[in-house]
Amino acid sequence: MNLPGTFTLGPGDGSARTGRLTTAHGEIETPVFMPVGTQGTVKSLCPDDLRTIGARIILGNTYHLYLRPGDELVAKMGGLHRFMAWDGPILTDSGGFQVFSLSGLRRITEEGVTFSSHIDGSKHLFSPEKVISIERNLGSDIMMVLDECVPYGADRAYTEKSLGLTTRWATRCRAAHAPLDRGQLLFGIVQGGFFKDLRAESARQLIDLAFEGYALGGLSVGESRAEMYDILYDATPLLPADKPRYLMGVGAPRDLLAGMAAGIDMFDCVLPTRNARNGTLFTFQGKVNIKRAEYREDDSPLEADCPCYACRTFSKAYLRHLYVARELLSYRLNTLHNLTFFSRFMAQARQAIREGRFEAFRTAMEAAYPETDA
Ligand SMILES: CC1(C)O[C@@H]2[C@@H](CO[C@@]3(CNc4nc5cc6c(=O)[nH]c(N)nc6cc5[nH]4)OC(C)(C)O[C@@H]23)O1
Ligand SMILES: [Zn+2]
Repeated sequence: MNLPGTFTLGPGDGSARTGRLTTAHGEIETPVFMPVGTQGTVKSLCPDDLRTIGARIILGNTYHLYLRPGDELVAKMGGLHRFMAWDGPILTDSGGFQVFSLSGLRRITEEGVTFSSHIDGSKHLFSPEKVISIERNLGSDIMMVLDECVPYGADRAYTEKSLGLTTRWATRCRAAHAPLDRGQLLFGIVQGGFFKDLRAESARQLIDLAFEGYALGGLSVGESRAEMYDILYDATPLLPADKPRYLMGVGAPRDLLAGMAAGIDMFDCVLPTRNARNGTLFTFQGKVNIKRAEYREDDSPLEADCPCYACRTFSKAYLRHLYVARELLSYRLNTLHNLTFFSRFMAQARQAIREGRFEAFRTAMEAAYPETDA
């Protein structure tokens, strides 16, 4: 068994690559999509479901788990793996982004970010040291540094100033967590907004800190697809080729394809789980809006060759009925299907890369997911 942090590259196709990342809770084949389990659960699914649908690594959120139930409590319960009975790899985002996107009244200083809880308005400080302490308490296999996700539209001066702070915070995170301590990996997060030279500067500064992996932050924050891709293609090659590359918060099938083509190894997005709630289902033939009247008497499965419980057991008519009736089972079945699709999509992408036919796979999938449809 390799040491946690070992990242071995497999066959590639152009800039797209396959790989294998070793964590303290098992190996992950890349490229990989990580289902989001913000509060220690991938909404409506049990750990057995996650294994059945082929999920390998899931995401938790430092911000949410710190506020509720508390990282000290989770530690007392044996850590997040034992608490949620998930024995596979877990990545925790640092909370930087969630503070910016969720909490009110926040202030950024050299020390860290102070914010008021979106739950009860109580005041908190996230310093780099505090965030690392929380992630160590949670026991996540991959910890993200505390960073400032620069708001979309920030000017150059603000972006440049912010990236310096993000690097100083990353330095403090690295100092607070020695490489591979307790088998927990630490990833840096490249910022720099939509300025290519600032992205390069951020990447250069973080590479000097020798993280076990590198993420592109500050994307999927409201920019156009063209703006995201422009940075994606320019900044990804700047990240060390021998370390995992993680595109945060992405994304729709079309964006996963673009990310893989650029050389990204890891993705996360709320899309499959969030869309399960609004009846948008993903299939290899494109999106299906299950609430449409056309499915009212459709006795066929959502996707004939999908191995998920929803497709093996129920008709579109029933899935539509559950959605329209706002039944709880609707969310669970839709989530099982959507995450099974994302898992199969990534498995087919990995195979296409291994066999040197990724561009053909991308073209076929983009036909099912046209620009407007993501
Ligand atoms: C795509 C989709 C469906 O995902 C939804 C919604 C809006 O975008 C998302 C996803 N985008 C996203 N960008 C990120 C950037 C950072 C970052 O710079 N630093 C750190 N530490 N974590 C990050 C996490 C990120 N998530 O962000 C929230 C607000 C979490 O909801 C998600 O549209
Ligand atoms: Zn299915």
